[in-house]
Amino acid sequence: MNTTPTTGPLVVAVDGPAGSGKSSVSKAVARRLGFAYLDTGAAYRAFAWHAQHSGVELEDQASVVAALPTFDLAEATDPDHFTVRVGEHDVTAAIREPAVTGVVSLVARVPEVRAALTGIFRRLAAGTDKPGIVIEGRDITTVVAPDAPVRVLLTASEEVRMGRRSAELTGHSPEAVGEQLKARDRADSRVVDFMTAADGVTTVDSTELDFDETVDAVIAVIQSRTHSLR
Ligand SMILES: Nc1ncnc2c1ncn2[C@@H]1O[C@H](COP(=O)(O)OP(=O)(O)O)[C@@H](O)[C@H]1O
Ligand SMILES: Nc1ccn([C@@H]2O[C@H](COP(=O)(O)OP(=O)(O)O)[C@@H](O)[C@H]2O)c(=O)n1
Repeated sequence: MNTTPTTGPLVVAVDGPAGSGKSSVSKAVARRLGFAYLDTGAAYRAFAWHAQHSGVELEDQASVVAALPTFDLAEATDPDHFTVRVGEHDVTAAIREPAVTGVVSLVARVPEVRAALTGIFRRLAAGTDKPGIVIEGRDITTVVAPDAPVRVLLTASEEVRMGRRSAELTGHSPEAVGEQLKARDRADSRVVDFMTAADGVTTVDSTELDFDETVDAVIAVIQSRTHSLR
């Protein structure tokens, strides 16, 4: 009989509002540590894309739920080669379009959608062959991986977050980008609380930090948490 305990990958859970740096910082942290990286927002965006292309009435929760059985998601967990596919479609770029960003909160509020995607995230995390995985989103520290040894809430002031996002989206006015971001955060925070750190979650506020300093700060949290586990 094999009595060797099976230990899964070290899970680093990262939550935070839009534009706080979750995706870019988590990806860089995963790269530095040789970990896998899971962008859960990309999966919600991919499901919103799928629902839109399935003729779903997005305001109608039952109609949204009916699109779940045909949602065939393939999301890479390699921080250097990030791709998202739905069936035979590569949606890596399409899911960042305003058409998807504008409706993703409507599908993300549906409990059956959240339960189905949470199951997918846990399977993807358990399936990695890397020593760890950085999972980022809105409810990772509280719902998807509440027992993760490292849990971080990444924040930044609203002004800074809006500035970072509008710098990325050239061709869109900073005011419009800011309004959309605020409206999405408002809608999302009715479903999960990602503005305050749950018990045991370490806050990293990047308002005054540049990108590399933020990556260093998250790695410092991982180091201190994993040392205290030894
Ligand atoms: N500490 C930081 N300082 C400056 N820019 C940052 C910092 N963290 C992230 N960024 C930039 O802000 C933008 C938004 O970050 P992103 O990772 O997409 O946020 P989120 O995934 O939380 O929405 C990106 O262009 C990213 O490179
Ligand atoms: N764990 C998660 C991750 C994302 N989401 C939803 O997915 C959307 C897109 O997430 P994202 O992380 O790509 O958003 P950004 O913060 O990167 O703009 C959010 O606005 C939420 O509606 C969620 O509900 N739960």
